[in-house]
Amino acid sequence: MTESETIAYDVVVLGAGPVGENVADRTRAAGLSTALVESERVGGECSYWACMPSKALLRPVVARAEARRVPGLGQAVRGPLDAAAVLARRDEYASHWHDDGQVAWVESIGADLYRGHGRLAGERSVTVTAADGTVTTLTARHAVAVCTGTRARLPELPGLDDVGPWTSREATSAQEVPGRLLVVGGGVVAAEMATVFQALGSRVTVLVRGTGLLPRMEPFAGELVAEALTEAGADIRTGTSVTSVGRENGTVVAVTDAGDRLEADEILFATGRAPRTDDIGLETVGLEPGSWLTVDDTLRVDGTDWLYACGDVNHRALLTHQGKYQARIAGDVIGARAAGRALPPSDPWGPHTATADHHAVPQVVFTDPEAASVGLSLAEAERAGHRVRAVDVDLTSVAGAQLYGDGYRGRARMVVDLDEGILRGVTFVGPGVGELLHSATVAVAGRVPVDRLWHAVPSFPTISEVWLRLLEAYRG
Ligand SMILES: Cc1cc2nc3c(=O)[nH]c(=O)nc-3n(C[C@H](O)[C@H](O)[C@H](O)COP(=O)(O)OP(=O)(O)OC[C@H]3O[C@@H](n4cnc5c(N)ncnc54)[C@H](O)[C@@H]3O)c2cc1C
Ligand SMILES: NC(=O)c1ccc[n+]([C@@H]2O[C@H](COP(=O)([O-])OP(=O)(O)OC[C@H]3O[C@@H](n4cnc5c(N)ncnc54)[C@H](O)[C@@H]3O)[C@@H](O)[C@H]2O)c1
Repeated sequence: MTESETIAYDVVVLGAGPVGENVADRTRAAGLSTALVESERVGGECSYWACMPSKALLRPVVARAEARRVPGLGQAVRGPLDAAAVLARRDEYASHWHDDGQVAWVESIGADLYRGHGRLAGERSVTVTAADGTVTTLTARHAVAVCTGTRARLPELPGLDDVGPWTSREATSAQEVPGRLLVVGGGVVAAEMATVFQALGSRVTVLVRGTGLLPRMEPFAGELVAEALTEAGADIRTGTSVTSVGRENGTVVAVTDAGDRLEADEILFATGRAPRTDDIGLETVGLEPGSWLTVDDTLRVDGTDWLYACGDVNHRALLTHQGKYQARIAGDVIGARAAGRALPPSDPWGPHTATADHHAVPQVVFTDPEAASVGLSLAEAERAGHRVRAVDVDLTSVAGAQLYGDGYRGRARMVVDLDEGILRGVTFVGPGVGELLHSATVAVAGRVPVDRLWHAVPSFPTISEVWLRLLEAYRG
C-alpha cells in the first residue's frame, strides 16, 4: 500500500453507476466541488450488465414477435433470429464494455473521477485504493453519498462453486447462445433472460420456487408472461427448488427437491440482489457491513447528518429511473443544506423529498407480452390498509390493441382508493403497453381524481383507449 495525499471536496460520491453520476450532476449544478469514485466502469451495472444490454437483447425478440402477429408482414419474419447480429448489436449498446463516453461526461460536468476501490474511513472521509495500490484520501466538507449498487445474490447450494453459474452479468454479456439453459428464479431477470435465450435458440427451463413468475406484480402479469413463454417452447416449473448442482463432463446437472435431474449447458441464477456494502468501511461509521442502507426521504442515512445513500444500495426500489430520481433529490438536498437553506419541515411533494418511492414506482418488464405497473397492486393496497376496488379490463376489447396485432392478448387493472377517489396502482400487460405506463404514473403520482380522468380522452384507435374501458367499468 502506497500512501499519498489527502484532497478535500465539498462532496464525495462512492460509486459511479447511473445513480452516482446523477448525484454528482446535481451537486455540481449546486456549485459544489465533487469527487466521483469508481472501482469498475463509469456507468455501473445498468450500462454494461443490466438495463442496456438486456434491453438490446430483448428488442429484436419482441419486434419479431409483434411483426409475426401482423398478417402481410408475419410471413416475412418466420425465420430464426440472427443470433450473431443480435449479440453484436447488444455489444454496441454495452459500448463494448468501455466507459470512455461516460468518463468524458464526468469531465464535462466538472467532477473529478477517482478510479479504485472506495471505503469510508470514519466521518466525512473516503480512501480510494487504486489498482497499483496507491491510496488517496478524500475528505468531504458537506456530504458523502454511497451509490455502490448491488451484485447478484447466489443461494448457498452444494456444488455451486464448481458449476461456474451464470448471473445476470454472464447472461447479459454472453458471446454464445447455450443449447440448453436452466434459469433459477421467477423475478424480472429470470423472465427477461428466459425470453431472450428461448428466442435465440436455447431450450430454456425455468425453475420457480414460488407459484409463478413476477411475484411482485398483479398475478395476471406473471400468468400471461408464463403462458407466452410456454407457447414459445420454454418449460416453466413452479413450486420447484434446486437442491444441488454440479458439472459432469461439461454438462450442468441440477437436482430439484422433487428428485428430478435436469441437464443443461449453462445455469443462470436470477435469485435477487445483495448490496455492495460488505467492503466499504461501514464499520468505521458505526454501521453494519453488508447491510442495506436505510435512509429518510431526503436520502440521508438514519442517524447521520453527512452520509447519504441512493439507488439500489438503499433497497427502496431497485430500478435505474427510481435511483436517478433519488439522486436528483439527494443532490439538491445536499446543495440546499450546504448553502445553509433550511428544508421545509414537511413538503411531501416538494423538490427535496423522495415521496414517489412510497407511492408511485413504475416498472416495465420488457418481455412478450410486456408487463408494466405503477404504484400498489391490489394485494399491496389492501395490506397497506386502503379501502380499494380493483377494476379489470381485457385489452382485447380495445380497437387499438386489435389493430396492433392479430390475436392480441392483454389485461389491465386499476386499483381505486374508494375513500380518496384516486388511483393507488395501475397494471397493464400486453404487447406495446410499456409506452402507456407513464400516463398511469402521472395519474398515480399526481393523485388525479378518478372523476377528472373521465375528461382525459384517449385517442382512437390507440391502446390507450384501455383507460376509457377501465373508467367505464368503474362507473358500471
Ligand atoms: C439484468 C438486469 C436488468 C435490469 N434492467 C433494468 C431496466 O430495464 N430498467 C431499470 O430501471 N432497472 C433495471 N435493472 C436494475 C438496474 O440495473 C439498477 O437499479 C441500477 O443499475 C442501479 O444503479 P446504481 O447506480 O444504484 O447501482 P449500479 O448500477 O450497480 O452502480 C454502482 C457502481 O458503484 C461501483 N462501486 C461499488 N462499490 C464500489 C466501491 N467500493 N468503490 C468504488 N466503486 C464502487 C460499481 O462498480 C458500480 O459501477 C436491471 C438489473 C439487472 C440485474
Ligand atoms: N425491466 C426492469 O425493470 C428490470 C429488469 C431486470 C431487473 N430489474 C431489477 O433488478 C432487480 C433484480 O432482479 P431479480 O430478478 O434478480 O430479483 P427479484 O427479486 O425480482 O427476483 C428474484 C426471484 O428469485 C427467487 N429466489 C430467491 N432465492 C431463490 C433461491 N434460492 N432459489 C430459487 N429462487 C429464489 C425469488 O423468489 C424471486 O422470485 C429487481 O429488483 C428488478 O426490479 C428490473
